[in-house]
Amino acid sequence: MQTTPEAIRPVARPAVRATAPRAAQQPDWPDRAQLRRVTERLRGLPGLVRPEDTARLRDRLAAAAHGRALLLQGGHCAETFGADALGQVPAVVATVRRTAGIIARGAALPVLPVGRMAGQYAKPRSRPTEVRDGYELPSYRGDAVNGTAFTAQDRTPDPWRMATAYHHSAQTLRTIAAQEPGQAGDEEPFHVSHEALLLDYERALVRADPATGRRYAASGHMLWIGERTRRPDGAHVAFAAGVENPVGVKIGPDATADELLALAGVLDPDRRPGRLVFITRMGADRIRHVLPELVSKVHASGSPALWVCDPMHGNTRVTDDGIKTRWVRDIAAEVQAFVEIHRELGTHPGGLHLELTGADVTECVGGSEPVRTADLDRNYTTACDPRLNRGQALDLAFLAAHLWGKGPGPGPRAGA
Ligand SMILES: O=C[C@H](O)[C@H](O)COP(=O)(O)O
Ligand SMILES: C=C(OP(=O)(O)O)C(=O)O
Ligand SMILES: [Mn+2]
Repeated sequence: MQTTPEAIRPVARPAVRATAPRAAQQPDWPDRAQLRRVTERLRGLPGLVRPEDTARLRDRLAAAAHGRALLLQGGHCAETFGADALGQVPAVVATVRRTAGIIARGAALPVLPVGRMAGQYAKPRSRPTEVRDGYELPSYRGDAVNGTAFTAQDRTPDPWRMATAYHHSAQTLRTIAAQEPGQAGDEEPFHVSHEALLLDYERALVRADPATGRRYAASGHMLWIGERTRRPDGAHVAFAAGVENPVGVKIGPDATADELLALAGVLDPDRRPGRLVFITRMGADRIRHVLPELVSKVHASGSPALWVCDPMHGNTRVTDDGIKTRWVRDIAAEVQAFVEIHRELGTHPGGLHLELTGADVTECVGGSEPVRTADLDRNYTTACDPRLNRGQALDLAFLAAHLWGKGPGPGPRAGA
């Protein structure tokens, strides 16, 4: 069901706690003086994205919230500062654009291409430390924090990496801009997004729009809050509540409808379509049990949140050899269930959030040119989670085109 403007009513802002809980998943910066110097430096740098571009994405997402477009977010799990990182940018953009184009044709709707790019340098982790051969070191938390090598030097958080992340983001944005066609006619512009995890970085990059005085996160067009940091009374949600950007929230299978209602109350109190995106990542085995109640309760509350499916993060498994992988079969099953659930409820299945690359990596199992478990170590290069390779991403695009192309089902408000 598409949310009509008439259905959008303001709600009372929830009371803000006097003392917010400590921010989850922050690095243990060893040198606070250096941290202060870096954040001071970041505060003096220009914003990475322009508020008018962020506002434009928000308008396009409002169309999606009304059922007139879809969102496609895609890119690496973790961008890196590696020597070949910038060289990979055009292929990732091309894969996201091609995937969007295939889905758009099947769904007969515009698909907004948004990269997990130009800022995706910080990772939440399941465990604070990693043990190898009896040695324990801090976990890798993204190139904006520490390095992947299993050495004390690399794994010690270094706040100056946040400045490097800023400059890599700027170069990535320049690379994307150089590749973009002229934006005439209906060519959807390419926007960028990342997880707003590192609050020292994000707070230092908030800028007021000189035209309107409104505060924007200038680190990217769209930000999202991860499954591990989405407490409605937590510091990440409080940060996102204070900026105008479109904001996503990852929603795992243990989330409750009350949590989602609380998140909608804090992040989108004025119920403005295009502001809030719930990115559900349930796992193929749990989505049918969990998602319908969440969607119906949130929708019944009058929230115009856009619903997007991340079929990656609920479907991670580890092989007998200890390799983190995902099966294309599970990913496809979660996408199919997502679309079917929304069709049954008469709500709008608003798009996809994928971890993918433009290269021929062997990180996920399956696909029409199948990667087998035995192939995984042939070209397994991710710094964190397993990504779809280009062919697997296109396989999924054709499946999505088919699923979305079936049109609204016989839900209670189909055709509304
Ligand atoms: O990308 C998402 C998370 O950072 C990632 O899935 C965490 O992985 P871990 O469970 O290996 O820490
Ligand atoms: C950390 C991520 O996901 P989630 O918060 O859903 O686990 C991610 O998108 O890389
Ligand atoms: Mn990931």
